[in-house]
Amino acid sequence: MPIQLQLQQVSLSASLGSQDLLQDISFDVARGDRIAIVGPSGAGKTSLLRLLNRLSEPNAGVIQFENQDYRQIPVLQLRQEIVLVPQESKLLGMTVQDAIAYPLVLRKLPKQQIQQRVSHWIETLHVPVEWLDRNELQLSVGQRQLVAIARALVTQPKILLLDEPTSALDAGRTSHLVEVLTDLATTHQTTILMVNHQLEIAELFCTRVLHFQLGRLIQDEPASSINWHKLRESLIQAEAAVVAEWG
Ligand SMILES: Nc1ncnc2c1ncn2[C@@H]1O[C@H](COP(=O)(O)OP(=O)(O)OP(=O)(O)O)[C@@H](O)[C@H]1O
Repeated sequence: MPIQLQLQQVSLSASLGSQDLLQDISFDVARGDRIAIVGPSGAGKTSLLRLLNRLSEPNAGVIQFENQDYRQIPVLQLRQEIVLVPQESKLLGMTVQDAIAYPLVLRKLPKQQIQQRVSHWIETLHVPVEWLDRNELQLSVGQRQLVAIARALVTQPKILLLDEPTSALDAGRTSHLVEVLTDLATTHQTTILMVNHQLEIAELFCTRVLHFQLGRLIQDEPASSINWHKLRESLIQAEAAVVAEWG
């Protein structure tokens, strides 16, 4: 598969300080890759997704999407192709149904096409019809997470960036979501980068692991060659060090 996204020696500094959130990061992503981004708290995982969605700008290095420098792609166009589902999503005062349709309304798609796509993803993700008229105050955190994922998927992005999408989902919904995402990547070659603290989800889902610590990419390996036990131990140790440092 040709390279779809490429980072070359990318660094990101905090806006108000000299602290490097990401340091000298280089990796390639091919179309249809399913990438698990792992690492202890504060390792830079969310910072990476924000960078890829152009919510922040690198202070060094180059990012290319489909062989074009990120800086030359209009930001709104880029965000139509590369969609981020953050850890906490808002429905902006809309009902579930309207919130899922909203990105397509913004793109001025014909009403019938909007309805078709929304219905398709509501069914595929098993969003119950009784949620459709609720607003975000009437949804649990996990329910909001699922709605946010549906709202991203209706747009048919080329790259989907998911920040801990299963952190508040129950086991049944988590395994269904993993099936849906795997199918999307294999059938439609949608590229998926998923931050996840649950290594068993990463193990089920991904074709590749990017392991971050203290803003550095310390491991970039195909899932087939990962020693999951060793990775788990290393993450537990790194988390313990973070907890000790935070007191
Ligand atoms: N805008 C900012 N200004 C200063 N520091 C920041 C900013 N955003 C994040 N940080 C710091 O950068 C580091 C990386 O944060 P990030 O949210 O990317 O970590 P993470 O790996 O996603 O963590 P978690 O697993 O807890 O979500 C942390 O130490 C965080 O406190």
